[in-house]
Amino acid sequence: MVILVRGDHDLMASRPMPTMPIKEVGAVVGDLARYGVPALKVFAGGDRRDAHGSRGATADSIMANAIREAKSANPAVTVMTETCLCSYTDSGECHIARKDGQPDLAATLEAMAAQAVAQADAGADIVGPAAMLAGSVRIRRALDETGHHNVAVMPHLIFDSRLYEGYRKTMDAVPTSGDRRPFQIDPRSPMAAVDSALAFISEGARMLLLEPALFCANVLIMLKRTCDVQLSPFSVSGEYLRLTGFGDDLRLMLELFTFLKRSASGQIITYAAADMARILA
Ligand SMILES: NCc1[nH]cc(CCC(=O)O)c1CC(=O)O
Ligand SMILES: [Zn+2]
Repeated sequence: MVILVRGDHDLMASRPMPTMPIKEVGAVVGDLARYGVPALKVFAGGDRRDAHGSRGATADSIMANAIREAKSANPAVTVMTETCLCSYTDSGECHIARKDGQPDLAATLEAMAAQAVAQADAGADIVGPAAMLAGSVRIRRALDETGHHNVAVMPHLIFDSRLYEGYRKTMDAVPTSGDRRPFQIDPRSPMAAVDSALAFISEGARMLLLEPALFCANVLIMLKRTCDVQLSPFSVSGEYLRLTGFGDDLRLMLELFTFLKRSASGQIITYAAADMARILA
C-alpha cells in the first residue's frame, strides 16, 4: 500500500492524488492488517524547503512522524520509505545543485544517507533511495554505522515517464528544470534499465523497486533469469489515476497486476492495495 502524507495546512488545496494527515496513518495500517497487506510505502511532503533539502533528515519531519504513527499502530507492518530530496529542495529536484547549477552528486548521496538514517531511527524497515544515483547503496554504510543493520536498502529503478505528473503535482515536487531525464532511464534504450539494475546489484542491492509498473515487465523477466533479487514493481500515480474506473472498479488494475505476476514480479507496490484487498477478500 502506498500513502502520500502531508502536513495539515497542505491538505486543503485540491490535488490529483489522495493525501492524508499523519493522524490518519494509524487507521490505514489497521485496515492493512485486517486485509493481510504486509507493507506500507510512505511518501511525505516537506513542510520546509531549502537548497539542501535538510528537512528530510530531521527527527520531526512529516516522514519521521508518519513512520512512527504506522509502527505504533502495528509494529509488524513493514514500512518502506521514499528516500529522496524532491519533497525537501526548494527546486523540487531530486538533487542538490552546486553553485554553477550542476547537480552535486556527492552532496546528494550524503543527504540521502542522512535521510535514510533519520527514517531508520523513526522505525523504517526498508529505505528507498530514489535519486537514481550510482553509489546509492552506500547508504548501507550510514545505516550500519548507526546500528541499523536490519534496515534494508531498496534502490529505485525509474524510467522517465509521463505517469508521475499526478504525484509531482500532489506533493509539490515538480522539478524546476521541467523533467528528471538526465537521471532517469530512457525508455528508448533497450538495455539501459537492465544495466542500471545490474549496477545497483553489484553495489550490493538485494531488492529493487521498478517504476512505472506498467512498463517494467521486460526488465523483470530479464533480471529474473540471472539475478536472485527481490523485484517489486511500483504502480505509480498515473496508473492509479488512469486505470481505476468509475466508482471503485479495479478490474483493469487487477489485469495489470495479473500481467506483472505472470512476468516474474515479486510484491507489487500500489496506491490501490487496501481497496484491492477489500474486493478480493
Ligand atoms: N523521487 C522520484 C519519484 N518519487 C516518486 C515518484 C513518482 C511516484 C508516483 O507517480 O506515484 C518519482 C518519480 C518522479 O517524480 O520523477
Ligand atoms: Zn526525488
